[in-house]
Amino acid sequence: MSEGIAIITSGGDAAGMNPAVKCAAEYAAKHGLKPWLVYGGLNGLIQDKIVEADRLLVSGILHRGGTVLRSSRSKEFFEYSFREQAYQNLKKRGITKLLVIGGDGSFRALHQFYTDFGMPFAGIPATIDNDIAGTDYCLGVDTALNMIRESIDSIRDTATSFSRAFVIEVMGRHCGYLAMVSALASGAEICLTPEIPYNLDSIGARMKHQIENEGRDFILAIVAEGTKMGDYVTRWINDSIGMEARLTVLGHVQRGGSPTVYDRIMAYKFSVAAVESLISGQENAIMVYRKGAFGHLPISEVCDNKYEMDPSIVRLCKPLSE
Ligand SMILES: Nc1ncnc2c1ncn2[C@@H]1O[C@H](COP(=O)(O)OP(=O)(O)OP(=O)(O)O)[C@@H](O)[C@H]1O
Ligand SMILES: O=P(O)(O)OC[C@H]1O[C@](O)(CO)[C@@H](O)[C@@H]1O
Ligand SMILES: [Mg+2]
Repeated sequence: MSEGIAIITSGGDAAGMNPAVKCAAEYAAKHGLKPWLVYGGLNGLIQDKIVEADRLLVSGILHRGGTVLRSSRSKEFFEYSFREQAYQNLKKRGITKLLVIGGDGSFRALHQFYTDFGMPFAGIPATIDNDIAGTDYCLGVDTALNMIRESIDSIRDTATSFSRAFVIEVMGRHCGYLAMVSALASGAEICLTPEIPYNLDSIGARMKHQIENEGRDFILAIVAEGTKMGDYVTRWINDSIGMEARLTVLGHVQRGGSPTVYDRIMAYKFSVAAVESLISGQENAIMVYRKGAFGHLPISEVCDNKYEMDPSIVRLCKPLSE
């Protein structure tokens, strides 16, 4: 009997999860494994929502955003008794390997599961936050950036029509990657992130100089959610710079949408790498994409380290924080 591999999506949904599921299931079947699909993330693993993958279940999904397998943030999975339940559900089907498509939290969950029951897994980084150590790219980031870019372009129309300032809060949890890249891509005047120290006094002086001497009559300020500065900066622009300001919290609009071509292709490449790593007997490897090449890292290196922002992006963004 062929060895079973269960594919699971976990944590925040990210565009690219569906093409990754499709490719992983098809590639695994082609290479002698029996693919299974876990519905509902880690909660589904506990609740036994595990179905044998067939062609129909993974067809017509690659262009869809979110995850057709669904996802969860499972409180139960932190408890051994529920993880044991999940293990029994896998064991009774002859599933001996797990492929998790998710973020750092999901990798930690599966690492704990391995420590408990010795069930090997491979991880595919998929989170719009782009906050996973060791990889330059996580699935969903390109799609999220395009959604954000479209929203900011549209907000700019009102900003310029009304001579207003707009503060736009973008997601990313504690990571400022989305904020930095979208500030650059949309030509924002201000960018506040957790990684770059910012100085409101000098930003204020820069804006006032441009308003008084260079005809500036609108402002776009991108604020990473991790700074928790959205409300404050909006009031500050109103009161200190003297320009009418509005706050737009983009929220979950950024997380959805049909995966871009880049996310689809990256999903395929990550999936092939992940299935191959499991077939070759590797345990607990996280697939990474660094300096243009695919590879993998042990889970400990990914979970014990902090994601390091591309210094060239930080350098470009610094003037927007001072
Ligand atoms: N140490 C742990 N032990 C057991 N389960 C864990 C652990 N850490 C995380 N989990 C489980 O993994 C789930 C997914 O983690 P998390 O919610 O942090 O999302 P993620 O995978 O990092 O993705 P994203 O950050 O994009 O939402 C958690 O909701 C929880 O159920
Ligand atoms: O959808 P939820 O559970 O409210 O979580 C929101 C968080 O998830 C993410 O969208 C992905 O990790 C973060 O950017 C955000 O902080
Ligand atoms: Mg995370």
